[in-house]
Amino acid sequence: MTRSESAPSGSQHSDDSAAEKSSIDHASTNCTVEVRPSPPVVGSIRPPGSKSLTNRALICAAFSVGESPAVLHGALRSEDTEVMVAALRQVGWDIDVSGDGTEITVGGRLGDSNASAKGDGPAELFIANSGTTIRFLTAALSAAGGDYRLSGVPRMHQRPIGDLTDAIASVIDGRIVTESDGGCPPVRVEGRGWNGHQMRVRGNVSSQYLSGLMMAGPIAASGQPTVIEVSGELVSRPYVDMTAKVMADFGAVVHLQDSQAESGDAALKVVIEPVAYRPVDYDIEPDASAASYFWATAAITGGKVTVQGLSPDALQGDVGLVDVLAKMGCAVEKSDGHLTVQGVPPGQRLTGIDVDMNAISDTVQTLAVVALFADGPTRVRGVAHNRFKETDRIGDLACELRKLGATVEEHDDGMTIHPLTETQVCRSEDAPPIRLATYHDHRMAMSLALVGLRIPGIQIENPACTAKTYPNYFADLEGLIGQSHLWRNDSDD
Ligand SMILES: O=C(O)C1=C[C@@H](OP(=O)(O)O)[C@@H](O)[C@H](O)C1
Ligand SMILES: C=C(OP(=O)(O)O)C(=O)O
Repeated sequence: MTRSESAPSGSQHSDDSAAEKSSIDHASTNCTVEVRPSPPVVGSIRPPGSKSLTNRALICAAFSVGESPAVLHGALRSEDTEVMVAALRQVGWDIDVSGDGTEITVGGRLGDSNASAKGDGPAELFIANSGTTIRFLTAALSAAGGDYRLSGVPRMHQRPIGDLTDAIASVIDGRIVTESDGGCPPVRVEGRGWNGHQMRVRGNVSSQYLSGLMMAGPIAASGQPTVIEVSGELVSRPYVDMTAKVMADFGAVVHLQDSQAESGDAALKVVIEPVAYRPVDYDIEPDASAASYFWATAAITGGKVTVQGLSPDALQGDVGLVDVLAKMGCAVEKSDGHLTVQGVPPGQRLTGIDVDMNAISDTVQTLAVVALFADGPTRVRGVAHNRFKETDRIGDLACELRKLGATVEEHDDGMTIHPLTETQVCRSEDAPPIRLATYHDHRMAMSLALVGLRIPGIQIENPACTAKTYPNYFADLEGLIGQSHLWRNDSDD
């Protein structure tokens, strides 16, 4: 076992390209990382830019109309944003990623460089496992017109997109089909843009379908407002508000009309005026889902951690995790540009809670790890859609938590996590290690690693999978918790 050699905390990336570190091919690796028990963690960190904001801004920037290029500042450079940039370049955009990768200049579309424009069959776009990229690009390219095929890693071909392609099929002047069972990618889009401007979309599996359609509205150029109605439940609502805000920042005119459906359910209608995006200079917030792991280090160890660059009114709903941690007994300080979480004093325990996390589902794995150290069970509700993400984030999460000895009940819409006993937490340092699998899911790796802050011998498999949204995660975590608390084993069998 060797201690990892890594960059200091808060550095966004080393000079190596994120692509080199990327787990895009999703090859499994025998490397493991071990986080070791730590005294209360005290510190401050600024996570890299938001994935969700970067990929929205890339779409709006690419389809903006104006003389000057759009420039994104503080962007995320990771697998999920690299596949977006690569796909846009492949179909003709001039995109420059400079410096440490956080400044992205999006120039105009150069025209003929893509296969679809030349009539040579579809442009083949590889999207790895980025849900935002495939959903946003499918919608945008269908509205722009052309011939494209979007595919990804095997898990991507199990992640539903049929609700989105059904909605597009109702307006496209051409055809759109999915190639895997259950309405899953690859997706073939072939057409001349949209010739309809009213559609309905389901929102109970993912909000990304609605976000994609919304961002495609100003691209469709029908000369009429685009009207999108959501059928039934809509999950992950804060991301839809984020979409509307980013679109507006790029000059689009969007109206979100909430109402009460006859069924009594909330219903949402979105109207997008036929106004083009403008190229702008755009600042991107640090990633709030990434911040969740650092707040959790404070909650788990009884420390105090400040995340810089995020405010209570951030565009990302996931900042709401601090309020959930407050319900568990943490002290939270909110100010403009900082959010700080402080765990409970020594001798006290966090409180188990009953919480609906529909709006902040990417932080469920983080909360589940914190819940292991509470005084009673934590019931997480409202996240049935977590089964359709990078992995089944209910079943597979429960499986890994049980390897620690925890009792975990799975429910259709979430889970109940019973805390670990003192004996389970204070296991001998000489006991055989417990290896936790990560299922090519960045959030599985980033959250489960934190268990090691309290329990000796926790090894995290394939830590490189954090490259999906946070290639430098373990280096940044090490900077926060100290070098002696993070070990990397590169030659494990
Ligand atoms: O629109 C977005 O940027 C996202 C929406 C959420 O997905 P769902 O709407 O599928 O829950 C979230 O899990 C994902 O990481 C990012
Ligand atoms: C669900 C996630 O990503 P996506 O759906 O964009 O692949 C995530 O980042 O947790």
